[in-house]
Amino acid sequence: MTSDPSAIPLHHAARRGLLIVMTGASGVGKGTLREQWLAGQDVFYSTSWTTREARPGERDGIDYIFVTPAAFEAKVMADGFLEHASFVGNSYGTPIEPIEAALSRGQDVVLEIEVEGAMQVKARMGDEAILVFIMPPSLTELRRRLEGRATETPERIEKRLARAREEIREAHEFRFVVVNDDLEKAVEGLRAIQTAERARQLPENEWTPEDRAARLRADTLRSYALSDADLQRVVES
Ligand SMILES: Nc1ncnc2c1ncn2[C@@H]1O[C@H](COP(=O)(O)OP(=O)(O)OP(=O)(O)O)[C@@H](O)[C@H]1O
Ligand SMILES: Nc1nc2c(ncn2[C@@H]2O[C@H](COP(=O)(O)O)[C@@H](O)[C@H]2O)c(=O)[nH]1
Repeated sequence: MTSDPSAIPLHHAARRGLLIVMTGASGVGKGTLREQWLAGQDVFYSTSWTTREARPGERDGIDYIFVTPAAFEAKVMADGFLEHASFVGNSYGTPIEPIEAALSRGQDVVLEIEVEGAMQVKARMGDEAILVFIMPPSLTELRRRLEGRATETPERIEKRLARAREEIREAHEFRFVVVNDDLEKAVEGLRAIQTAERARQLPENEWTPEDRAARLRADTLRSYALSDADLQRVVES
């Protein structure tokens, strides 16, 4: 991954980059999927601002830009975020400037954010935002992942799970839903979505056989197939 425009192949220069927004409950595996999916790709991954404390091993400027509540608020007042939200006691936001610059130079952009922020991107960017909801196989498995990651206190895990129940009920608001059960299969789904959405920028007679296969695969991941009852089953399982 790089934000160096000189590294962009020439054939990308004419098109606008894709804006792909990964959202879903905390602990569902967004970061894990993103690392595998984007490895070796020339994609701009947006580093968020947050007011939360850095976890051991997290690097300022790489994992997050860690700021004080006052600095965060000043950025909000200056209209410096594409979206921002409060999540279980802390603020998180996507700085707008680097996103617009990357899209304009034809580089795909990936955001990894919680659901309220993703809804703001949907409202602000309309169809340009390709929204992908990452779904856990069950709430029990989500709890297991949060506990296994061991980054939160038991109390914070409960708060994140409570928020997850609400977030999962909103999954049909997003264009695609990828279930993160088998990691490889979920990564393959994300690759298909990216290829299919790139193909959408071209006339159909220019699609390659890979583009056509990706379009068919991506169609199987559209969220409209999900009913409220399907979502309720995940929340209750
Ligand atoms: N498909 C999977 N099967 C089993 N475990 C997984 C899978 N995907 C991710 N995990 C594990 O789940 C835990 C949470 O993953 P990760 O940190 O990527 O979630 P996240 O959605 O990015 O969380 P947050 O939103 O809080 O940053 C990690 O320990 C990770 O190794
Ligand atoms: N709305 C936004 N949500 C964000 C952003 N950056 C990260 N996040 C999400 O917050 C929760 C909690 O993150 P954690 O690192 O404390 O576990 C998680 O769902 C992230 O995806 C952002 O810029 N905006």
